[in-house]
Parts: sequence; C-alpha cells; structure tokens
Amino acid sequence: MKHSIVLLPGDGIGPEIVAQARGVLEAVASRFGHDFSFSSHRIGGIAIDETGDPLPAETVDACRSASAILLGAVGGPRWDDPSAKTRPEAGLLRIRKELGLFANLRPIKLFDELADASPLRADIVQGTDILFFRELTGGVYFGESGSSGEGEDETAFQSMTYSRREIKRIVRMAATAARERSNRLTSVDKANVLEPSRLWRRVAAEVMTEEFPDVQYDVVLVDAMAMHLINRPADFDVVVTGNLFGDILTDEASMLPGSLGMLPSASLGESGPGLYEPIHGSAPDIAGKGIANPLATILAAAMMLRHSLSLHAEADAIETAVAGVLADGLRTADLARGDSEAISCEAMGAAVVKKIAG
Ligand SMILES: NC(=O)C1=CN([C@@H]2O[C@H](COP(=O)(O)OP(=O)(O)OC[C@H]3O[C@@H](n4cnc5c(N)ncnc54)[C@H](O)[C@@H]3O)[C@@H](O)[C@H]2O)C=CC1
Ligand SMILES: CC(C)CC(=O)C(=O)O
Ligand SMILES: [Mg+2]
Repeated sequence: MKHSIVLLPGDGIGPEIVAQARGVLEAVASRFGHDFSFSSHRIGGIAIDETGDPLPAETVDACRSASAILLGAVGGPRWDDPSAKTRPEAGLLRIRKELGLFANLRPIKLFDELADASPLRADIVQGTDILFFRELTGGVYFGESGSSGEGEDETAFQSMTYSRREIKRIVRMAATAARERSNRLTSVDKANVLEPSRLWRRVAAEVMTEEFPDVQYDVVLVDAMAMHLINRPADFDVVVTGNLFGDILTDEASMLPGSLGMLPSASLGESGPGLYEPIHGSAPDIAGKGIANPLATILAAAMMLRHSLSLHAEADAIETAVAGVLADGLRTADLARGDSEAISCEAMGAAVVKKIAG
C-alpha cells in the first residue's frame, strides 16, 4: 500500500535528524515491501525567510492530504528579534491547531542499554515507563495576549483558558490508554492557584468516575510532580496534563533516559494525519556540526508507523534496531559518557539502517 509522508525538516538540527529518520523509513519500506513517498515542505524560520510566513498555505495543504507528517524542529536565534512580526514557533503552534492535534503523546521509556546515560541514580530510573498525554491545542500557548504601558509600567499578559470539551477529550484518551497499560492515570494540574486547573480537576474527576471507574486515578500538583518525576519515576504510568505543564515536565523527564535526543512524540487528533516529532527543539548550539542525536526522530518515525499507518511489526523493527545500536555501544555526543567515543548524527542513522536491513 502507498503511504505519502510529509517531511517538515524546519530549522537548526531539524534537516539533519529528519534526513536520518527518512533513511530509516526507506530501509523499512525496502525490508517490508512498502511504498512510502516523501515530500518536504517549509515550516518555521526557513519558511519565514523564503515566504514571510512560518506556515505557508502550501505546507498546510500538503499536511492535510498526507498519510502522516514527520517534523524536525523550528526556531533559532536568527529569528529571535522581539520586534519581528512573527516567529518560527508560531508555525508549529498553527499546524497543531489547524490539524486539530490536541493530544501529544510523549513516552518516557528507558533503553536498558542506556543504563549509564542518566545523570540520576540507576536505582531511581530503573523501571521507568511513563506515557505523558500533553494537551496540545489549548491552554496558555493559545491564550489571548497583549502588552501595554511604558517604562516601569510596561505590562504584558497571556491568558490561560481550558474548556470542558478540551479537558474531557484528552482525559478520555489518556484513560483509554491507561486501560491498555497498567490501569493507572495521574492528572497533573495547579488547582491550588489556577482557575483553569480547578476546572481541569473537576472535569477530569467526573470523566474518571463516570466513564473509567476501573482505572486507578490520582491527582498531583505540578510543582510536586516536577520533584516526584526525578525521585520516584517508576511509580507513574499514564500522566495527563495541560499544554504548558506537559511541555516542561517532559523536557525534565528526558534526564531519565539521559538525553533530550532520545524522546519522540506523536500529536494526534480525532481524525486525519498525525504529526510526529522529537520533543526537543532546533538545538542551535549544535546545528550544522553533524553531532545531533537522531534517535528521538527515528523513534518518532516508529510511532508514526504504529499510530498513523498501523504498521506494528515495522515500528517494532525500528525500536529493536535502536536498542541494537545502543547495545553495540554506539553513542552520539549527548549520550557518550567517560571514555566512550561519540559518533556523528549520520553514522548513528546509518547504524540503525544497517540493523533494519539485517
Ligand atoms: N518542537 C519544536 O520545534 C521546538 C522548538 N524549540 C525551539 O528551538 C530553539 C532552541 O531551543 P532550546 O531551548 O535550546 O531547546 P532545544 O531542545 O533545542 O535544546 C536544548 C539542549 O538540548 C540539546 N539537544 C536538543 N536536541 C538534541 C539532539 N537531538 N541531540 C543532541 N542534543 C540535543 C541542545 O543542544 C541544547 O543544549 C528555540 O528557538 C525554541 O523555541 C524548542 C522546543 C521545541
Ligand atoms: C511551540 C514549541 C516551541 C513548544 C515546545 O517546546 C514543544 O512543543 O515542545
Ligand atoms: Mg518543548
């Protein structure tokens, strides 16, 4: 069967890591006899440079008619001018909203082969396997914003809003996933202070009581969760939270496997193509050096095969290949510890391709 995959390489290390993930998908196509077609489109800073818009209409059109979308990252210091009319990040927020991708799944899974990579104690990280559901198209990132005044009175605001509908659909999706795992769901909010969090807590409790009474459910305040996550991560299974909290907690959680370069994500809606990306950004500090870790993007490609194309054996093959290269001791610079020598982004991609080819 033919699958059309849209690639959105973006900025910084985006093109480097997406190139490696594409190579891995081509290896999968060749081993399993699939017909994947690829087309690349602009998003982010490069799209601003070339069209003046971080999300050109042709990119949205291509995404809408794709089987699935694989994104690198957007942004970088070149586009950080505070007086600029638009920023690369606006393109990413808009594509998520345009496609209705309200659920961002961020698995925090350890590879046994990387036991030495985490800065945290091995006995703490051991057994970590968390699936975050981060609400992706609401909350403060999409709130009304503005500024006024001058001098010491200059003021800026950005509002945080959540509706009952937005909360229900993400909680339902997370609770359904919990049933397929170990039947435990934790909701993270800041209901002691924030009004939208109070609504979140109330609606989440209603959904859980009425529709998922069999799922073990608890709530944790986000500040405490930041601590529990690196103190007793193995106690959590499925976690559901809002846009801002999920963004921050999962970057923190990347220290469990040992690097931001290891965490993939899937952004899904009720229907239509899913968007798959690493959770990290465009890493301008290492862009162009050929040293970025492509594994998060390669693992995002595996999530794409599983969730959007229903190619489960193929997704497993990618994950097994990643475990295999790590078992062989191959490490990009972010993962290399002690005397171990780091390999390049390209070499890591090639090693995964070789494992898949067999
Ligand atoms: N989804 C996206 O496109 C996102 C874009 N951004 C944007 O990216 C730009 C840079 O943001 P930062 O705060 O520096 O966050 P970042 O995630 O790009 O980088 C943070 C640190 O992690 C390292 N890192 C990230 N990915 C890596 C990889 N694959 N391999 C090895 N090391 C890696 C970087 O070198 C850096 O030291 C900003 O413009 C930001 O807005 C940030 C987060 C998400
Ligand atoms: C719009 C992005 C820059 C936000 C982010 O950090 C993320 O989605 O992980
Ligand atoms: Mg982030």
